[in-house]
Amino acid sequence: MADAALFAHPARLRAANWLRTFAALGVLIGTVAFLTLVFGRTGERIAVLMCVNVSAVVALAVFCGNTGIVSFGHGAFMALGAYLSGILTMPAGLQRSALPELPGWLAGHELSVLGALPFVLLAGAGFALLTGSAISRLVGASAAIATLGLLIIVHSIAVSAREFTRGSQTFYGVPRITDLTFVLMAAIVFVILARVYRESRWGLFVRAVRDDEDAATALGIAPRRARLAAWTLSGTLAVVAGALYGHILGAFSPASFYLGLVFAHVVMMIVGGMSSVGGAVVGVIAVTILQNTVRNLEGGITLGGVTLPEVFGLTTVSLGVAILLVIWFRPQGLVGGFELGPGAGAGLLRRIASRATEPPAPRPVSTETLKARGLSRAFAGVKAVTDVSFDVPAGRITGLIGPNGAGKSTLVNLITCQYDADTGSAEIEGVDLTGLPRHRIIDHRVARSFQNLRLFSGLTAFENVLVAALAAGNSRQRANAIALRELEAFDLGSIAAIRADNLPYGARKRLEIARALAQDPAILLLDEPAAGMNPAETDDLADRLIRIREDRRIGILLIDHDLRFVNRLCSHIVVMNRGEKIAEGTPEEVRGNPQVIEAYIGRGRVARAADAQTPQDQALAN
Ligand SMILES: Nc1ncnc2c1ncn2[C@@H]1O[C@H](COP(=O)(O)OP(=O)(O)OP(=O)(O)O)[C@@H](O)[C@H]1O
Repeated sequence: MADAALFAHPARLRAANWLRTFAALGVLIGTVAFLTLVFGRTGERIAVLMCVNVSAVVALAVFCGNTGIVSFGHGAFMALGAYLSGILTMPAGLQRSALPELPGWLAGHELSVLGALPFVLLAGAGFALLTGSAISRLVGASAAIATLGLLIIVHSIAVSAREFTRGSQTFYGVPRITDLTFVLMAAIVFVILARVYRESRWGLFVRAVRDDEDAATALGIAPRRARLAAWTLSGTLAVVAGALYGHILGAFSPASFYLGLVFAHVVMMIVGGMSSVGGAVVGVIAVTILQNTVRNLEGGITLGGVTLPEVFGLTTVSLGVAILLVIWFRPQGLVGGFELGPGAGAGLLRRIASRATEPPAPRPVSTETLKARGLSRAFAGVKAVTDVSFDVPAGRITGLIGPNGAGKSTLVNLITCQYDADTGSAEIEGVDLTGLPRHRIIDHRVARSFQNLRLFSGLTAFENVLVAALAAGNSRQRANAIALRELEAFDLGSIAAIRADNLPYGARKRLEIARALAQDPAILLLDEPAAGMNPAETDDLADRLIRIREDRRIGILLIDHDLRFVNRLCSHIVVMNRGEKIAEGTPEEVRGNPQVIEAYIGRGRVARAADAQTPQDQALAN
């Protein structure tokens, strides 16, 4: 295997990510040991609470970090877990006095904490699915506000459902967990689950949706489903964390899970860096240390003869200050921006990569032809595309050219259902693509790139391609191999571990094509793939596209303004102007077409440029 592929090898990247997670867990275990050894019983109590907070914040970050949506609603899940586990585990005698009106089917179970866990999990998953079906429809600020709404609703229900919760009074009699090892193990399990999910198919899908919903949908990912999966897992974990928290406290009220707790958890997540699992762990540790230090100052302290007064609320203020400082100076959090270099962990993975199998051959393409027929679309009276028909057969690169605003990108958007067509169809093997849900286009082996780069900026180059291969329905193993194949084909192996937004421009353009090809399309729609490239990069891209057409026999629709590039690649060119198809044929036929010449250089200048060879030459002649 080529050396570049060693760097890209998925096992190596995953191992490096796991190393980071283990490092964070090492810091957690080290802090727990330090607290207990140095501060005795007090330190142990802080360590127990810290471990429960790690579980809760990791649960929160499973949703927030992967979707990019901040949730204020996880206190609702924690309350559900605490009250349910409390009811199921409470001694029967105590329960009769604390909750005399509890319905019979819930009363007197006296389960152990672990015995109650399956019921807590089940209730949590059901509640998360129910609430997620609404929240997963939303993104950004509206989603965040909806989660706040959820918190408020559940808090109000907890206050009014006295027979279950004792209302706003203290809910007591919950068996207490004091075992540090138990909560530490729970925190470690949460971290590992969150890491496994993050690297899983669904974790990658939802992170792709977070970075660019349109591009993810074009690859075949259903955004709502991806967000719902993240919410359900995150909510279920939060319910368990809430149960743990309840058993640590032993007595609590609805206020214990309200804004104060939610704010503290959001601060911990943001301070550490919400986009990484390790960030959640580090954030909890940093904020716990801060909280406990400030709490000691809150009651007033004498330092070197100077007596500081008692300042009520200093701990909360310190959280506010911490979040402001992080947002100003390190928006990605304390460890959120940690970037894998191309050389990380090479020794171990060099051995793994040497056992890698040969990359799989692309799925064969037979006679698939994309047939656009009578496509039209107007935007508020502007006719962007009017009655356009043409074919993109397999094994041919078909050019689509025209001046700015001619309707080329709109045409691609109509074929891929980014826009609904007013009239017309785009058929492949007898199936009309128009009207299909956007994420189903890839089922018919049609992939695309975008005019303006639409990479998943928070994912590495490797993950960008991997997610496309997974979304096309490949198994993990095959998707890994396909991703390696495409990175190699576009000379991107050595930068596979770099986040897409840190790549140079030319590499990003190539990566977008590699991502589309990882879906093994029969038809590939490329919208200005050479835009912004220098002549050497453009020639290199042309060579690669020619090789791909020859090796894979796929059909390519190529939009570009660089007519030299188009003429070199395309045996057939379609020309549009003002939304209409004005010419179609071989490059020679198109070149000599008066309507094309006029579209490119304007009626008055046709005569002046008549001697030039190509529309581009003619344009240059002006
Ligand atoms: N979403 C939209 N809303 C309103 N008008 C739009 C929209 N998309 C495209 N248009 C309009 O449709 C026309 C065709 O635009 P389109 O982007 O398809 O042209 P193009 O040939 O791809 O141009 P360029 O080469 O500059 O990318 C333009 O007048 C444009 O303003």
